[in-house]
Amino acid sequence: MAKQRVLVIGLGLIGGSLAKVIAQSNNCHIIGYDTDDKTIEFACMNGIIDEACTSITDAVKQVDVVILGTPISETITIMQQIDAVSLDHPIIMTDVCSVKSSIMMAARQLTNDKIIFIGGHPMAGSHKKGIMAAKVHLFENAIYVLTPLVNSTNTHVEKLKNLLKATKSNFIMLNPNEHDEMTGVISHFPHLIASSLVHQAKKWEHTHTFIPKLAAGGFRDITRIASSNPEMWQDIFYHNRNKMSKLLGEWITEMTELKLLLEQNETKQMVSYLQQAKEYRDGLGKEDKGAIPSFHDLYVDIPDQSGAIASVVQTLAAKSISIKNIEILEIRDSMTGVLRLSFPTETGRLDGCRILQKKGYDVIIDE
Ligand SMILES: NC(=O)C1=CN([C@@H]2O[C@H](COP(=O)(O)OP(=O)(O)OC[C@H]3O[C@@H](n4cnc5c(N)ncnc54)[C@H](O)[C@@H]3O)[C@@H](O)[C@H]2O)C=CC1
Ligand SMILES: O=C(O)C(=O)Cc1ccc(O)cc1
Repeated sequence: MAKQRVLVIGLGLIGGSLAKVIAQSNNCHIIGYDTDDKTIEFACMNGIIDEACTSITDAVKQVDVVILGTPISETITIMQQIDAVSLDHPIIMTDVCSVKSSIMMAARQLTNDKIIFIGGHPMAGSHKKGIMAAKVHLFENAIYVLTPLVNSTNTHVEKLKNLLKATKSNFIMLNPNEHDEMTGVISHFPHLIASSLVHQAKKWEHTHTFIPKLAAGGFRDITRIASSNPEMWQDIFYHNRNKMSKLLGEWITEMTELKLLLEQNETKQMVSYLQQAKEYRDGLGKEDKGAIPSFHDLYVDIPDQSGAIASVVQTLAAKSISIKNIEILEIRDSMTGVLRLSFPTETGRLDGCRILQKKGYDVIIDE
């Protein structure tokens, strides 16, 4: 059977990761296009693509599938560019953008009947950008949303899913509006708030120069996403601005109510507010990995001495227990620090806990 030919346009974090997965798992010929020369050079040198092209309009005629791994605004322009190409066979075209309504609106305006457009959003990522951060395992167990256009049949959707099967993500179909509302709530809006919390701390640093040194634990956790790519998030906010504006309005109302609870010393109501949030948060991600990864965490006390972290990792590796993530929390000179270990499964976490405790480590396991 002839190799399936795939064109990936935009080989950054997401496009590069998809190209890597497809290259490793399918019998495909991958053509790559990116406006950044260094990205193309890296993709060729590392076998992420089989061939680079310099013209999208020529390359699109030679492929079966096109994956658009570009920012939202660029993606819409490229879709229009491909729409004008005269094709002699049908192609499946998909994107990876974080907002779906504006992409699907552009898709509905395509006039080329050879283009079968299936919107896509792999809901996993990182604060990094660019091909150097691309990873084969990025989408494992993540939700991968598909928003097919009416002209795509089940066969087309299955063909795309099959190409992306090795991502090991969980495919779900959503309509663009519900997608944007949900991602607005759990991804886009939290990003705005995280950035605003960082701004607040920065302003207070004028009064208390010691603030950055105190910014540990909770502040770092809640503002982690503020370290992501600003241009990408501006693009996301812009394309989801109606939903974001509505969420911001609701947030302001809720903050005004909270302010009253505080000022009027409504202690019982405040406990109840916090308790309800805790219960909902504790129940999240118990079963699946959604946008909030359901990693299974352990906290291990470690002394601040060379080799301490390596010895924790080696202890687990010797028993073939894999770790998904590792983070050092609050390690200061000559003090015990805490290592947060994230395991991919609950069994891994419990086994890891038992083995480390047996070795004499002080381990805290959250219920
Ligand atoms: N970063 C993340 O965590 C996630 C991002 N997304 C979506 O993925 C898309 C890409 O984001 P990332 O991969 O993070 O960005 P990135 O910045 O890592 O990659 C974008 C790539 O597109 C290239 N590019 C830009 N304009 C182009 C054009 N006109 N033609 C060809 N190439 C062009 C850039 O040179 C870069 O290599 C965005 O639409 C974003 O909403 C989706 C899920 C997660
Ligand atoms: O939202 C987040 O929390 C992330 O850390 C990664 C991410 C960013 C953008 C997306 O469209 C999907 C996932």
